[in-house]
Amino acid sequence: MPMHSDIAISVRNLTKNYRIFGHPTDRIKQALTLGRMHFHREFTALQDVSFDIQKGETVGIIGRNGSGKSTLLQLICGILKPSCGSVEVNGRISALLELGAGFNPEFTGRENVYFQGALMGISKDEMDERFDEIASFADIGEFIDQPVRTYSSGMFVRLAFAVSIRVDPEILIVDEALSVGDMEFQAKSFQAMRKMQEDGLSIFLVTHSLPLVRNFCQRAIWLDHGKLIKAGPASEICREYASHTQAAPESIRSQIKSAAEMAVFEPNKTTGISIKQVSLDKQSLYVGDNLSISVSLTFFKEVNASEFGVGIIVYHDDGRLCTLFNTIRDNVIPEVPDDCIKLEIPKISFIPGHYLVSVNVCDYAGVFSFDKLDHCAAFEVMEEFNLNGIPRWEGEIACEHRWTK
Ligand SMILES: Nc1ncnc2c1ncn2[C@@H]1O[C@H](COP(=O)(O)OP(=O)(O)OP(=O)(O)O)[C@@H](O)[C@H]1O
Repeated sequence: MPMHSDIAISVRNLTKNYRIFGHPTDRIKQALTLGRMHFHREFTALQDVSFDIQKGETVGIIGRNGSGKSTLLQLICGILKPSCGSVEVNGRISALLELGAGFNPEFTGRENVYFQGALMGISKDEMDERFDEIASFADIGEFIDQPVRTYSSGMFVRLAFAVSIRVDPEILIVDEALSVGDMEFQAKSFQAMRKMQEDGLSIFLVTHSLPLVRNFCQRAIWLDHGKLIKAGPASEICREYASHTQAAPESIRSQIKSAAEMAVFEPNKTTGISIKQVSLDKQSLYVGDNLSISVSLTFFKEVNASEFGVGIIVYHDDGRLCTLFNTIRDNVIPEVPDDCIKLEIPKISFIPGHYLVSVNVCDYAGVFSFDKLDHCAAFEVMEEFNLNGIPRWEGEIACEHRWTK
C-alpha cells in the first residue's frame, strides 16, 4: 500500500538481528565452511517495531543504553539493512548520526561540506553561497581546512550539525551526538532546530535528556530491549519512562548519608556556569517548619540572567519525585552577578520521611543543563505522635488545617 502523503517515516514490523561471533576466528571458520557450519549466535537488537511519523512532527526516542535506538536510526537512514520488516521514507533525510557517519576522515572539513552537499544534490555554486554560513555556525576556525581525522569529537559534531541543517532537509535525524558539543553550541543547535520545527520539518531525535523530549518533542517513542514499549504524547511517555527507570529505593537511601556530608563541589568549567555549593538551613524539621535551600554558583563566562534558571528537585527516599521548584517556571530572573540564590519554603507540608535534593542549572527553555547535581543534599521531616502515640501524618501531603465547629 502506498504511504499516505502526510507521513514522513513509516516503520513496519522492523527487526534487526546481529550475528555475534564468540571469537574473531569464528567468522573465518564460518566463511571457510561456506556457511554450512554456524559459529555465531543471533542477537536481536530491534524486534517487530512499527510506527509512523507525520510530516512536521518532532519525535524523540528514549530508552536505556543498548535498547536499540541507534540501530533504529541507522535502519531509517538506510545505513543498515533490516532483517525483517520495512522502512519507508517520504522526504529528503539529513542525518547527524554518531561520530563517524557521513564524513570522510581523510578529507578536510571544507571538502566534506561540499561532499555532503553533493550527496544531497546541491550544486557547488549553491554550496559556495552557503559555505560561509556553515563555517561560521560550526565555528571551528582554521580546522575547517584540516583533515577531519584531526578533529576533536566536539569539532566534528559542530561541523556535521552545521552542514546537516543547511542541505535543505525535509527530515532531520539527530542521534545523541549533539550532547558532545559544549553548552553554547547545544543552545545554538537547539535554536536552529526550533526554527526548522517552525518551518514544518520532521525531526526525529535520540536523546537521554527527558527535558529535551518533554519540552521540544510532540511525541515520544520508548524502546526497551529492542521492543517498542510505548509511543504517544511526549509528556506522557516521559512521565511513564521516568517512573519506570527511577532509582531503586536502596540505592537512593544509601545516598542520603553521603548527601548530608557533601557540601562543596568540584567546578564544572566546561559549560560556563557551575554549582559551587548547596546548603540547607536545617537537616531535620517538623511539618509546618520553614526550610531554606541556598545554591551558590560560579560563573566562568559572562552570562545574561535571562539565559539560565535554577531548579531544585525534591525526591522521596524511595526515588519518587516529591516536588520541584524552578526560577523559570516561577518567572523569576536570578540576579547576576550575584552568585547565590535562596529558595524559601515556608510551613513545609511534606509528610514525615527522608528527602533528597537535586539541583539543576538549566537554559531558559529548561532543556539543557549547565550543571546538575543529583541527590546532593538531604533532609528529614520528623515524625510527630499524638497523645496516644499515633503518628500525626500519613498519605501524600501534610497540609495546614484547622478544625472548627
Ligand atoms: N554491529 C553490531 N553487532 C552486534 N551487536 C550490535 C551491533 N550494533 C549494536 N549492537 C547491539 O545492539 C543493541 C542495541 O544497540 P544500539 O546502539 O542500537 O542501542 P542504543 O539504544 O542506541 O544504545 P545507547 O543509548 O547506549 O547508544 C546493543 O545491545 C548493542 O550491543
